[in-house]
Amino acid sequence: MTLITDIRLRRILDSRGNPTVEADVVTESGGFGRAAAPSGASTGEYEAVERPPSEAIAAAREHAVPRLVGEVYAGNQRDVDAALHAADGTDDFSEIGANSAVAISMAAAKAGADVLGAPLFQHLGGTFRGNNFPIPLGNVVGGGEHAADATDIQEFLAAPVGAPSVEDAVFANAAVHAAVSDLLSERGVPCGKGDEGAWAPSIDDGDAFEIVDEAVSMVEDEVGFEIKFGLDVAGAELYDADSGTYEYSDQSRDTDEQIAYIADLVEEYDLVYVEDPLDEDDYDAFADLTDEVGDQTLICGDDLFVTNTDRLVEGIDRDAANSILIKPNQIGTLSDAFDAIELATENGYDSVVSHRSGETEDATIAHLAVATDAPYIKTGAVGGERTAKLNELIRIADDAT
Ligand SMILES: O=C(O)[C@@H](CO)OP(=O)(O)O
Ligand SMILES: [Mg+2]
Repeated sequence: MTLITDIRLRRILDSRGNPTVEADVVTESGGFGRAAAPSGASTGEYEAVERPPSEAIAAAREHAVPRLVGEVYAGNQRDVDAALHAADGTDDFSEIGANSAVAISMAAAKAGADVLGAPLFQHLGGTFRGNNFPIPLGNVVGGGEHAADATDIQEFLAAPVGAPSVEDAVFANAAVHAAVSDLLSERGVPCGKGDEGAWAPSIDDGDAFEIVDEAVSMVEDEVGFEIKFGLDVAGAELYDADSGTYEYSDQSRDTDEQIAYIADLVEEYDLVYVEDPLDEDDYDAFADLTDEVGDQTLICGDDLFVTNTDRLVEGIDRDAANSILIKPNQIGTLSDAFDAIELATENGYDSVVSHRSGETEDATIAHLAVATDAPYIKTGAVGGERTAKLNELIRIADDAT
């Protein structure tokens, strides 16, 4: 039934215009799945290795395809992902590339679901999953590695925490995005968009806080439910290991000052979410900040944990955070991403399933978030490769996938 009979790999375009890997998986009974790897710009040092797509494809054809075709059942995701690990033979997918691995892993899951005639979230999560929907975190202003000459903080994220439905939440984020544009033009600030579709104005972070705060309040009044906001600081990108300081356009902050700065922002703006406020190697500083404000907000590890259970175990032991970002391509397979979410849940950490700055129309993460009952998903607010996931969430809620 779900025995894999063919795998095809090709280069396609991602949203930045760079090549990425797409995989097609076909099964014995005609099941078909297609998936594509996303790609980061502010990548964590400890992520699985993304190889140049043509090299990743050649290596996967040589090592992975023969271990899967005629050998493994697409319906058995653990076997698929174990075969990918065995084919690769390293602990970071540096042989076949995490981009080939994740594309095949996700395409196999879709082929398995196709044979069953079930939506992907149900195949992945089982029949009892799918009643809860993640709150979408929508990037409305951004800079850092995602846009030149914009804010130092990488992402300002609308968080419609009081939305009665996923549809209301998705439209609220789009409305905040539009309100930010209005406020920027009132101030006479011209601006384009960054890699994830967020506005990328040439303003300082202080102005961005004011504008996002105002935009969120305006939309909150309109829609009548609570909307907050949060940040992805992408602290590792600001951190200078030689000087031990976080380098902002207008000043440097040492680690204690950075912790105090973030804690003040949490207080002042009632932030519900702070991702990577500190450097990816600094578990201690993460723990200090979590101790200070972890009862008021989510402190989420992205570059800190890289969806890796070994790094998450260390974080849990050291009380470094209370939330983990989940990016399947950081670790290379859906099984590994599942393991990270389950470990997080068992230990009271909230999972935030996430896109990358370089994306495709692939909507697997929408299904992954619903399948695992993840409380949050971060996948932008507008732009085709972002709305692919947001609209899929609306379809899942409407039983229309
Ligand atoms: O830092 C992040 O969380 C992501 C996605 O928003 O960015 P990138 O894909 O560039 O790592
Ligand atoms: Mg991040």
